[in-house]
Amino acid sequence: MTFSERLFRNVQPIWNQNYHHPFVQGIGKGTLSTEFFKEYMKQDYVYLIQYARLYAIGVQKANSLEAMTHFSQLLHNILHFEMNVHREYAKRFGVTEKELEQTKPTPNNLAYTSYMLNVAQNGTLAELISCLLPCAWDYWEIGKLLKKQYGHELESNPYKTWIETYSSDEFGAIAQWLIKLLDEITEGKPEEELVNLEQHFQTTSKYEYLFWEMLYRGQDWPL
Ligand SMILES: Cc1ncc(CO)c(N)n1
Repeated sequence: MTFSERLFRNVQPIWNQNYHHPFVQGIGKGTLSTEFFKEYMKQDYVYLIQYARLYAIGVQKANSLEAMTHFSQLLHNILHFEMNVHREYAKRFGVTEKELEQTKPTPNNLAYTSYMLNVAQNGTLAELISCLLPCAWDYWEIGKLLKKQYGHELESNPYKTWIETYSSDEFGAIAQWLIKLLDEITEGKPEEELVNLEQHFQTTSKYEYLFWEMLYRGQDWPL
C-alpha cells in the first residue's frame, strides 16, 4: 500500500462527515441560501489568499526543477482561475472585489490557515504537502460525489459552477500530482515520520469540517 492509499483509507470517517455536512449537501441540492453562499465566498476568498502562499513556499522548498515549475503553475491557477470563480459569484451577489479581499477571517478560518502556514514555513516539503493535500483532494472528492448524486438537476442549481469546478479533471489533477510527489518523497521513510505526516493530513481534514461548520452555525470574534 502506498502512503497516500493509507492516508485515504484512514481519513474516510472525517471526509465522510465533510461530504454529509448540511452546508455541503445544501450546495449539492442547490437549496443553500444565497446569504450563506455569499458568506462562504467571502471567507473562502481570504482563505485562498493564504492558501496560495503555501504553493509559493512549495516553489521555494521544491526538490526538483520540475516540482518547482509545477508548484508555480498551481499558484498561478489558484490566483487566476479558482479565485475567479469566487469573483464571479461575488459579482452576481453584488459583492465588490474590494469587499471580498477585505473580509475579516473568522477564528476557525484564521486558525486553519495559520496552522498550515506555520508547518509550511518551519517544516519539510513532505509536511507542507501533507497539510495542503486534504484541501485539494477532499474538495475534489466532494465535487465528484455531489456531481454523481445531484448531477441530473445541475442546470437549475445556482451553485453549478462551483460543483463543475471542483469535480473537474483539471482540479483533480492538482490532487493527483501532489499525491504522486508525496508518495515519491515518503518512500522508505521511517514510520515515526509517516505518523507525523498523517497527523497533519488528519488535522487539516478536520479543519475542513470546521470550515463548513463555522459557515453553517455562524462564527465571529467577540467584541
Ligand atoms: C476551505 C477550502 N478548502 C479547500 C479549497 C479548495 O481549494 C477551498 N477553496 N477552500
